[in-house]
Order: sequence, then C-alpha cells, then structure tokens
Amino acid sequence: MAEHSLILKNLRISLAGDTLLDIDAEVAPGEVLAVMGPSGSGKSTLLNAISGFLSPRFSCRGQIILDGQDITHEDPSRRKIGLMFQEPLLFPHMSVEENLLFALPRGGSKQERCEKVREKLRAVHLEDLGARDPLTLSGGQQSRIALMRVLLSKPKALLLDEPFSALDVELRDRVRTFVFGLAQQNNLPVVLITHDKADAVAAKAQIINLLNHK
Ligand SMILES: Nc1ncnc2c1ncn2[C@@H]1O[C@H](COP(=O)(O)OP(=O)(O)OP(=O)(O)O)[C@@H](O)[C@H]1O
Repeated sequence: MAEHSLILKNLRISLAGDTLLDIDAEVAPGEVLAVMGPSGSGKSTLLNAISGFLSPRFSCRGQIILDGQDITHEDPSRRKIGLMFQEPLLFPHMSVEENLLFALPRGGSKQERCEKVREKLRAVHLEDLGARDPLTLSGGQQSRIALMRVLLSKPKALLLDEPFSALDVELRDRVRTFVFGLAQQNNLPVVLITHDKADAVAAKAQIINLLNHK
C-alpha cells in the first residue's frame, strides 16, 4: 500500500437498496482521479463519502484509506481533507491575507504567522494580492487564493468539485496548471469532479465514468 495514497477499496454506495456507485481505485500522491458522469450519477455523493459528509440515507460498504489510515468512519474534522468548489468561497469581510491566516493552524506570533502567509504568497507570485479585498480579485485569482487557503490547512488529499467550470477557457488552463502543479509539489492525491474531459487530460488523470441511474 503506497504511502500518502488515497485508496477507495471496494467502495460501494447504495441508496434505498440500489447501488449508486461501486469503485475500487488507488490515487497516488500528486495523481488525479477524474470523476465524470451525468447529473445524478453520484459524483458529489462520492466526495461526501470521502470527506465524511455522506447523508445517513446512503449505505456505504468498503474502505477509504488515506495515508495508510482507514478513515471510513473517521469524523470529518479529523480526516485532513481539503475541499475546493466551483465558488472560491473566500470570506468577503477579510483581506486576502486574513483569509489565509484564518486557515493557518494555530501557533506562533501574529508577526510570524503573517510572514508565513506572505512567504506562501511569494512562492506562487501572488504577494501583491495580500492586502486586497477578495471581491476585487478576478475569478482566476480568487481560485488560486482559495487553493492556497486549502493548502495552508495541511490536508492529506484534495477533493475538487468542478473548481474550474466558472472560468473562461484560457484562464481555466492557467488555473488548472497551478492547481495540479501545487498538488504534485505537496504530494497530494486529488479527486476531481469535472464535466470537461480537457481537465482530465491536462491532469493526466485516471478517469472514472459513473453511470446514469435515471
Ligand atoms: N441527501 C440525499 N438524500 C437522498 N437522495 C440523495 C441525497 N443526496 C443525493 N441524493 C440522490 O443521489 C443521487 C446522486 O446524487 P449526486 O448529487 O451525487 O449526483 P451528481 O453526479 O453529483 O449530480 P450533479 O452532476 O447534478 O451534481 C441522485 O439521484 C440524488 O437525487
């Protein structure tokens, strides 16, 4: 079993006795598993199961293993999973820097914490955005800051729910290069929900196509 991998071992999720999805997959660090399929096929349900937010209406068999730990029944707050959605969901009443400080684990003086955030921004050439109000950022900048915020909480895996779909084609390409590059640098397995095959191709992803249940 590879260290740092996300393993979905014979994971079967059912609703009212009908199997919605049945998956057996291993996502290595830095690798992307692209989950595709029509509306209602279970893409969000799969992310909910991995992050620990599966509704009790579903039954779930099999195991979810992250970095060697069986997290199938672990509390969501202890799973160390970073989530990113189509909407960047930055706090509008805080500056970019404050948004990032919020995600930084506790510890250190205010000055040390601010320096850490600035260092992270510099590393990705976004230092000029620190003092800005998130609502004044472009869509692509907001997405990049949202990813930085997720990474500051030191997740062991990233779950991305159509994070590029609100961006226009050119920006989409740049933002996904940024996202997949940082996932690789941080050795994070990624599960990506997308309707766009180009996202999967850009990530050199393993692809799972969920079935239509209608
Ligand atoms: N809390 C719930 N209770 C009952 N049924 C649910 C619940 N959440 C989702 N479902 C059903 O489970 C099935 C899968 O839903 P899910 O949201 O995972 O699909 P999806 O592939 O993410 O769809 P979309 O692309 O439209 O977001 C659907 O039939 C949906 O109606």
